[in-house]
Amino acid sequence: MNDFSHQSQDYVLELKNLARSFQSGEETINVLAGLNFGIKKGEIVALVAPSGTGKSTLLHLAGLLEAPTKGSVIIEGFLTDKLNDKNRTALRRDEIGFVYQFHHLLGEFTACENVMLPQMAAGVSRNKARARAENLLSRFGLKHRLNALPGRMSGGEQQRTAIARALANRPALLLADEPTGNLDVYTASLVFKELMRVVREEGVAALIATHNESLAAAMDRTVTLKDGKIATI
Ligand SMILES: Nc1ncnc2c1ncn2[C@@H]1O[C@H](COP(=O)(O)OP(=O)(O)OP(=O)(O)O)[C@@H](O)[C@H]1O
Repeated sequence: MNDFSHQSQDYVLELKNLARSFQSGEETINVLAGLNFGIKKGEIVALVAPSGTGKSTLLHLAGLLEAPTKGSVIIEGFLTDKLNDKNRTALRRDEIGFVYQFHHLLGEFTACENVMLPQMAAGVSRNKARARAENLLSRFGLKHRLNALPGRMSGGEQQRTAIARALANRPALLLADEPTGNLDVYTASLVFKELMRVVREEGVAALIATHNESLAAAMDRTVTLKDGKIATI
């Protein structure tokens, strides 16, 4: 992957002239229109913008889940549009953790196994993966729930497990789309505090979309989307 390395090594994520449009019948909707943005190592950024302005689209592009119409996504110095599928998949698996509003845990696996699986997919031994999973889940207050199946866990426990899973491979970048949006206000605030604590302990950079301004205020800075571009609040 070295062939595609890029010079700005301070940045975990760089988005350059990023555009994404969708076709709706005759009409072209330009959701992102030449957006430029960067996140430095360990920085935690809140993305707060009205519904439909492109937050999820931006997170999907940054997470290499979709390709932009134009522009570049640079992760840890790697210009991802030049990567082949195999290297792009490896970069996504090793460097990016994704948390969704709904946990998407695998129901037939325990909490511990759900956190082990991405590590084993990355070639980590079962013993090391288990030790990392137990460590992370304990830091989310789930030491007593290691062997619980997702269907037997509370919403807050499920979401803590999903966050632990996203951090399992020690990504450089965590992307989260309304990570506590499906929880009641009290649980959301507890889970969010734990997320912030562990993310800071791990030194992970994060871009977290939220509608909750008090959660946003706990992050390092807040940005919004305006006319398909990043604006500062
Ligand atoms: N696959 C798609 N095909 C067509 N239009 C799409 C597609 N994905 C997103 N859009 C449109 O792009 C715009 C931005 O959607 P997006 O989901 O990124 O917004 P959002 O800011 O995350 O909204 P919310 O806060 O409601 O989740 C919307 O108008 C949406 O309808």
